Amino acid sequence: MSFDQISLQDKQEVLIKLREIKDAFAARNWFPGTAGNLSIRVGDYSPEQFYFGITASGKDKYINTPEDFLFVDQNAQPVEATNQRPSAETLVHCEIYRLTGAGAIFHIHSVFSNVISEYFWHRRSVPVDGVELIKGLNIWEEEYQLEIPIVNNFAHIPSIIPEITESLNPIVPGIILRKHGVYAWGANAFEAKRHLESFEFIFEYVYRLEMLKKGLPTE
Ligand SMILES: CSCCC(=O)C(=O)COP(=O)(O)O
Ligand SMILES: [Zn+2]
Repeated sequence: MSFDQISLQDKQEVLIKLREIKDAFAARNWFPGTAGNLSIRVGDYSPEQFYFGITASGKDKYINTPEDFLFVDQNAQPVEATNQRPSAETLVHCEIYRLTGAGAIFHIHSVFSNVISEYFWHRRSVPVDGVELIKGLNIWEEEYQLEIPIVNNFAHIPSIIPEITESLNPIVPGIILRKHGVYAWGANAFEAKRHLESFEFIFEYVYRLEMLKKGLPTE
Protein backbone atom coordinates (compact mmCIF):
# COMPACT_ATOMS: atom_id res chain seq x y z
CA MET A 1 0.00 0.00 0.00
CA SER A 2 1.38 3.41 -0.95
CA PHE A 3 0.86 6.44 1.31
CA ASP A 4 -1.48 7.98 -1.30
CA GLN A 5 -3.80 4.98 -1.02
CA ILE A 6 -4.46 5.70 2.66
CA SER A 7 -7.70 7.64 3.13
CA LEU A 8 -7.60 11.33 4.03
CA GLN A 9 -9.93 10.56 6.91
CA ASP A 10 -7.46 8.06 8.43
CA LYS A 11 -4.63 10.59 8.12
CA GLN A 12 -6.79 13.32 9.64
CA GLU A 13 -7.69 11.09 12.58
CA VAL A 14 -4.01 10.49 13.28
CA LEU A 15 -3.28 14.24 13.27
CA ILE A 16 -6.22 14.95 15.60
CA LYS A 17 -5.10 12.21 18.02
CA LEU A 18 -1.49 13.43 17.98
CA ARG A 19 -2.70 16.92 18.84
CA GLU A 20 -4.88 15.58 21.66
CA ILE A 21 -2.01 13.53 23.17
CA LYS A 22 0.45 16.42 22.77
CA ASP A 23 -1.91 18.75 24.65
CA ALA A 24 -2.51 16.17 27.39
CA PHE A 25 1.23 15.57 27.91
CA ALA A 26 2.00 19.29 27.75
CA ALA A 27 -0.50 19.83 30.60
CA ARG A 28 1.62 17.40 32.64
CA ASN A 29 4.81 19.27 31.83
CA TRP A 30 6.21 16.25 29.98
CA PHE A 31 8.04 18.24 27.25
CA PRO A 32 10.81 20.22 29.02
CA GLY A 33 13.16 22.12 26.72
CA THR A 34 11.36 20.87 23.54
CA ALA A 35 12.18 17.27 24.57
CA GLY A 36 9.93 14.37 23.65
CA ASN A 37 8.27 13.07 20.51
CA LEU A 38 5.01 11.31 19.62
CA SER A 39 3.99 9.12 16.72
CA ILE A 40 0.92 7.22 15.54
CA ARG A 41 0.88 4.74 12.68
CA VAL A 42 -1.57 5.01 9.78
CA GLY A 43 -2.64 2.50 7.10
CA ASP A 44 -1.69 -1.13 6.68
CA TYR A 45 1.39 -2.56 8.35
CA SER A 46 4.15 -4.89 7.33
CA PRO A 47 7.65 -4.77 8.87
CA GLU A 48 8.96 -3.76 5.43
CA GLN A 49 6.46 -0.97 4.74
CA PHE A 50 4.52 1.31 7.05
CA TYR A 51 3.73 4.98 7.61
CA PHE A 52 3.25 7.14 10.67
CA GLY A 53 2.55 10.69 11.75
CA ILE A 54 5.23 12.13 14.03
CA THR A 55 6.06 15.39 15.81
CA ALA A 56 8.33 17.81 13.95
CA SER A 57 11.82 18.22 15.39
CA GLY A 58 12.86 20.88 17.87
CA LYS A 59 9.45 22.50 18.31
CA ASP A 60 8.22 24.02 21.54
CA LYS A 61 5.72 21.29 22.32
CA TYR A 62 3.78 23.48 24.74
CA ILE A 63 2.63 25.57 21.76
CA ASN A 64 0.33 24.50 18.93
CA THR A 65 1.12 25.52 15.34
CA PRO A 66 -0.15 24.26 11.95
CA GLU A 67 3.26 22.61 11.42
CA ASP A 68 3.62 20.38 14.47
CA PHE A 69 3.36 17.00 12.70
CA LEU A 70 4.31 15.29 9.44
CA PHE A 71 4.04 11.83 7.93
CA VAL A 72 7.06 9.63 7.28
CA ASP A 73 7.70 6.08 6.04
CA GLN A 74 9.51 3.08 7.58
CA ASN A 75 12.85 4.68 6.63
CA ALA A 76 12.05 7.95 8.40
CA GLN A 77 11.57 9.75 5.06
CA PRO A 78 8.78 12.36 4.75
CA VAL A 79 6.04 11.14 2.40
CA GLU A 80 4.49 14.55 1.68
CA ALA A 81 5.99 17.85 0.59
CA THR A 82 6.93 19.71 3.78
CA ASN A 83 9.40 22.19 5.24
CA GLN A 84 9.32 20.33 8.54
CA ARG A 85 12.01 17.96 9.74
CA PRO A 86 10.71 14.84 11.50
CA SER A 87 11.84 14.25 15.09
CA ALA A 88 15.58 13.66 15.43
CA GLU A 89 14.59 10.32 17.00
CA THR A 90 12.37 9.13 14.14
CA LEU A 91 14.71 6.18 13.50
CA VAL A 92 13.99 4.95 17.04
CA HIS A 93 10.27 5.00 16.26
CA CYS A 94 10.95 3.17 12.96
CA GLU A 95 12.82 0.39 14.74
CA ILE A 96 10.18 -0.03 17.46
CA TYR A 97 7.42 -0.22 14.83
CA ARG A 98 9.48 -2.71 12.83
CA LEU A 99 10.06 -4.95 15.86
CA THR A 100 6.62 -4.72 17.50
CA GLY A 101 4.03 -3.72 14.87
CA ALA A 102 2.74 -1.23 17.46
CA GLY A 103 0.16 1.41 16.53
CA ALA A 104 1.55 4.34 18.56
CA ILE A 105 4.81 5.32 20.29
CA PHE A 106 5.24 8.08 22.85
CA HIS A 107 8.56 9.38 24.20
CA ILE A 108 9.06 11.83 27.05
CA HIS A 109 11.96 13.02 29.21
CA SER A 110 10.93 12.71 32.85
CA VAL A 111 13.11 13.19 35.91
CA PHE A 112 12.19 9.80 37.41
CA SER A 113 13.02 7.85 34.22
CA ASN A 114 16.38 9.66 34.05
CA VAL A 115 17.28 9.12 37.71
CA ILE A 116 16.20 5.49 37.83
CA SER A 117 18.03 4.67 34.57
CA GLU A 118 21.31 5.84 36.05
CA TYR A 119 20.67 4.23 39.43
CA PHE A 120 20.11 0.78 37.83
CA TRP A 121 22.40 1.19 34.81
CA HIS A 122 24.87 -1.40 36.21
CA ARG A 123 22.18 -4.13 35.80
CA ARG A 124 20.77 -2.77 32.48
CA SER A 125 17.16 -2.97 33.70
CA VAL A 126 14.85 -1.60 36.37
CA PRO A 127 13.51 -4.38 38.64
CA VAL A 128 9.83 -4.10 39.62
CA ASP A 129 8.46 -6.59 42.14
CA GLY A 130 4.76 -7.22 41.66
CA VAL A 131 3.43 -3.66 42.01
CA GLU A 132 -0.27 -3.56 41.04
CA LEU A 133 0.15 -1.06 38.22
CA ILE A 134 2.05 -3.55 36.07
CA LYS A 135 -1.52 -4.45 35.07
CA GLY A 136 -1.50 -1.09 33.29
CA LEU A 137 1.20 -2.69 31.11
CA ASN A 138 -1.14 -5.63 30.47
CA ILE A 139 0.88 -7.96 32.72
CA TRP A 140 -1.58 -9.88 34.91
CA GLU A 141 0.62 -12.56 36.45
CA GLU A 142 0.62 -12.52 40.29
CA GLU A 143 3.88 -11.16 41.79
CA TYR A 144 5.48 -10.92 38.33
CA GLN A 145 9.16 -9.88 38.49
CA LEU A 146 9.21 -7.22 35.81
CA GLU A 147 12.50 -6.00 34.31
CA ILE A 148 12.22 -2.77 32.32
CA PRO A 149 15.16 -2.62 29.85
CA ILE A 150 17.60 0.29 30.06
CA VAL A 151 19.27 1.03 26.72
CA ASN A 152 22.51 2.99 26.33
CA ASN A 153 22.05 6.50 24.96
CA PHE A 154 24.11 8.12 22.19
CA ALA A 155 23.95 11.60 20.68
CA HIS A 156 24.31 9.82 17.32
CA ILE A 157 20.80 8.35 17.06
CA PRO A 158 21.62 5.51 14.59
CA SER A 159 23.98 4.11 17.26
CA ILE A 160 20.99 3.60 19.59
CA ILE A 161 19.16 1.35 17.12
CA PRO A 162 21.13 -1.92 17.61
CA GLU A 163 20.86 -1.43 21.39
CA ILE A 164 17.08 -1.33 21.05
CA THR A 165 16.98 -4.36 18.73
CA GLU A 166 18.97 -6.28 21.34
CA SER A 167 17.20 -5.15 24.51
CA LEU A 168 13.54 -5.05 23.60
CA ASN A 169 11.46 -7.51 25.67
CA PRO A 170 8.22 -8.53 23.89
CA ILE A 171 6.35 -8.62 27.24
CA VAL A 172 7.37 -5.06 28.20
CA PRO A 173 5.87 -2.26 26.05
CA GLY A 174 8.66 0.21 26.72
CA ILE A 175 12.33 0.96 27.25
CA ILE A 176 14.30 3.60 29.09
CA LEU A 177 17.14 5.35 27.32
CA ARG A 178 19.88 5.91 29.88
CA LYS A 179 19.81 9.47 31.31
CA HIS A 180 17.49 10.44 28.44
CA GLY A 181 13.86 9.35 28.84
CA VAL A 182 11.25 6.69 28.32
CA TYR A 183 9.66 5.22 25.19
CA ALA A 184 6.28 3.50 25.56
CA TRP A 185 4.18 1.94 22.82
CA GLY A 186 0.90 0.16 22.34
CA ALA A 187 -1.55 -1.19 19.79
CA ASN A 188 -3.08 2.30 19.59
CA ALA A 189 -2.77 5.76 21.17
CA PHE A 190 -5.03 4.86 24.12
CA GLU A 191 -2.89 1.86 25.02
CA ALA A 192 0.45 3.64 24.49
CA LYS A 193 -0.74 6.45 26.80
CA ARG A 194 -1.84 3.97 29.46
CA HIS A 195 1.55 2.26 29.25
CA LEU A 196 3.45 5.54 29.52
CA GLU A 197 1.41 6.62 32.56
CA SER A 198 1.98 3.21 34.17
CA PHE A 199 5.74 3.39 33.56
CA GLU A 200 5.92 6.86 35.08
CA PHE A 201 4.06 5.70 38.20
CA ILE A 202 6.34 2.66 38.49
CA PHE A 203 9.55 4.72 38.11
CA GLU A 204 8.49 7.06 40.89
CA TYR A 205 7.42 4.14 43.11
CA VAL A 206 10.74 2.33 42.57
CA TYR A 207 12.73 5.50 43.22
CA ARG A 208 10.90 6.32 46.45
CA LEU A 209 11.09 2.72 47.69
CA GLU A 210 14.85 2.62 47.05
CA MET A 211 15.29 5.85 49.01
CA LEU A 212 13.16 4.49 51.88
CA LYS A 213 15.28 1.31 51.99
CA LYS A 214 18.37 3.51 52.38
CA GLY A 215 16.72 5.60 55.10
CA LEU A 216 16.90 8.68 52.85
CA PRO A 217 14.15 11.26 52.29
CA THR A 218 11.93 10.37 49.31
CA GLU A 219 11.19 13.98 48.33
C1 LIG B 1 16.01 18.99 23.39
S1 LIG B 1 15.95 17.32 23.90
C2 LIG B 1 17.08 16.52 22.79
C3 LIG B 1 16.40 15.77 21.68
C4 LIG B 1 15.48 14.75 22.26
O1 LIG B 1 15.92 13.89 23.00
C5 LIG B 1 14.05 14.78 22.02
O2 LIG B 1 13.33 13.96 22.55
C6 LIG B 1 13.41 15.82 21.15
O3 LIG B 1 13.89 15.76 19.87
P1 LIG B 1 12.93 16.14 18.63
O4 LIG B 1 13.85 16.17 17.45
O5 LIG B 1 11.89 15.05 18.56
O6 LIG B 1 12.28 17.46 18.94
ZN1 LIG C 1 14.43 12.33 23.57
